[in-house]
Amino acid sequence: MPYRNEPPIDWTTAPYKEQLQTALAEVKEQFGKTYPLYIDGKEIATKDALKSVNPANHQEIVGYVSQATREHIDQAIAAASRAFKTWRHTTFEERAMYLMKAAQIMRKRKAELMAWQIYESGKNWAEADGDVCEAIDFLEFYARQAIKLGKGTEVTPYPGEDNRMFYLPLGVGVVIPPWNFPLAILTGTAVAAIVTGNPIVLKPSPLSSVMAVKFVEIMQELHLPAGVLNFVPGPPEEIGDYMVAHKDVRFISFTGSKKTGLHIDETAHKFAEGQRWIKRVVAEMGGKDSIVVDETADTEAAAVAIVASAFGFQGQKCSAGSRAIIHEAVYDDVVNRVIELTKKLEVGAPADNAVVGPVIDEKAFAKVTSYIEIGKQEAKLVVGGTADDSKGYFIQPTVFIDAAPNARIMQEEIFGPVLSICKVGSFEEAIDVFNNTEYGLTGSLFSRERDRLEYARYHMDCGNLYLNRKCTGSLVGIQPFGGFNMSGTDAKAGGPDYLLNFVQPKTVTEQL
Ligand SMILES: NC(=O)c1ccc[n+]([C@@H]2O[C@H](COP(=O)([O-])OP(=O)(O)OC[C@H]3O[C@@H](n4cnc5c(N)ncnc54)[C@H](O)[C@@H]3O)[C@@H](O)[C@H]2O)c1
Ligand SMILES: N[C@@H](CCC=O)C(=O)O
Repeated sequence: MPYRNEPPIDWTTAPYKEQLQTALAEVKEQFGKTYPLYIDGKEIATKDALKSVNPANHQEIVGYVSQATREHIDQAIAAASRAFKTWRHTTFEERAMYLMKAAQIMRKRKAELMAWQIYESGKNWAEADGDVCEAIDFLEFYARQAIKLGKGTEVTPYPGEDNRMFYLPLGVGVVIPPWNFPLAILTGTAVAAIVTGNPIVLKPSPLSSVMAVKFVEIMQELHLPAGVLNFVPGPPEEIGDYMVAHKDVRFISFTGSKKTGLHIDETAHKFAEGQRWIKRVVAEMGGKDSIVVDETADTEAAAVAIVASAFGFQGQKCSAGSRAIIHEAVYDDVVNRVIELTKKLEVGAPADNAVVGPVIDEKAFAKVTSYIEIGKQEAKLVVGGTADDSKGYFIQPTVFIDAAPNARIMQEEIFGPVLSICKVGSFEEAIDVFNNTEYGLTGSLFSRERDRLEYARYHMDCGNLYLNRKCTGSLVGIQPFGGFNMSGTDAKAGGPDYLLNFVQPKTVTEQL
């Protein structure tokens, strides 16, 4: 079957609504369980287990997850190294079949997988559906890409010689995903490494480790050889540097903040005694993404896109449009529409499918509310600005207008429901403001001028540019995803070149 994206479902309609409500009730019944590590094909329960709490309700403990120590990391890396001896010699086709089976299981368990992340990550129903669909897409897409990659690449024929180039796995990989796409990014990064022949040591985010357990349970159903997937949730300050610096690790696949990404990059590239390679680091990091609206734009469409991009999943997407840069001729019109739409956003519990849920934890709540205070000094608050953490970590969608291009709220990743709007006098100035951050992940331009749309293609400095639409919601296979500059290595997850990050090409010449 050719690849196609998993279709989203409207879970607010029958019979899906009942299915999801049943899944939410059944998952709630399972709250408070303790889950093990998984190393060398064996489950290991540890004395310490970290609790994972529902961000919408401090009283609800979603589960407890065993915590790995450095000893466990040694065991996991040793198991992965042993597994590499045989896993590397399986074919791309064989490995791809595991991914396709995993996709089937996820499809069957979709409502349940959504329910876990509605509770553990605070996603509303559509966001949770999008995340599970994306995980399935990664499995199906990378399976097919792997089969292609297994055929090698054609080289130029040369008389008297047989020349071939093909791809070999790298070795043991450390995979470190973030919490905000708790199934999708974890699945995508883990299986891209596995399908290319690399055993992995997977360290999930402490904030979404129950969802990570569910991924591991699915992979266990496939009976992968022992040591191919090792699961080591644990405190990053204790095991993070240790695993990244380990001499037997060949590559690190990281997705997360700029600060952690740079630290991992530096740690990985320090030579460790006994290390036999230069480690490869894939680091996909943060963003300060903007929507530009010029004076010719459809202002209604622009306002709808600005609000969706800024407040989808509470602004906790690397792709979030946290800045809007608007031409003075349409500024008041767009701002008024944005204010009106933002005021309508209902804040509440994700289990009840409120549009805007909580931010992920206490630390995020403190960070976002401190930026709201900074914003009050730097710009004019027109919507929101209030927050309440008495039951969960709820922050009202907040809009600042008349922000200066270099204000902190226009430069720093807030990662919460805060939108900063800036007025510009010309299209050229808008592009300068767009390009003035250290990041370069996503962006949008709303314009009816063909010349400007074409200009933007090459001059708006970001990895994923959208013309006349919102800047979130990339689809696997359709919009390969990754950013420029401090947004990372631009590995283009979900794209045709992504698997090349986890293989090494070899050329063999035979004299005829
Ligand atoms: N570019 C992308 O594709 C993309 C996608 C999603 C999220 N993000 C970014 O991720 C960030 C949000 O995620 P987060 O809060 O989980 O990021 P984070 O940097 O805090 O953590 C990411 C992962 O790194 C781990 N970690 C932390 N310190 C470590 C260390 N010293 N060694 C090894 N691992 C360590 C964490 O436990 C987690 O698993 C935002 O900046 C967002 O923009 C980027
Ligand atoms: N790929 C997702 C963003 C992933 C980062 O958080 C999007 O396009 O919205």
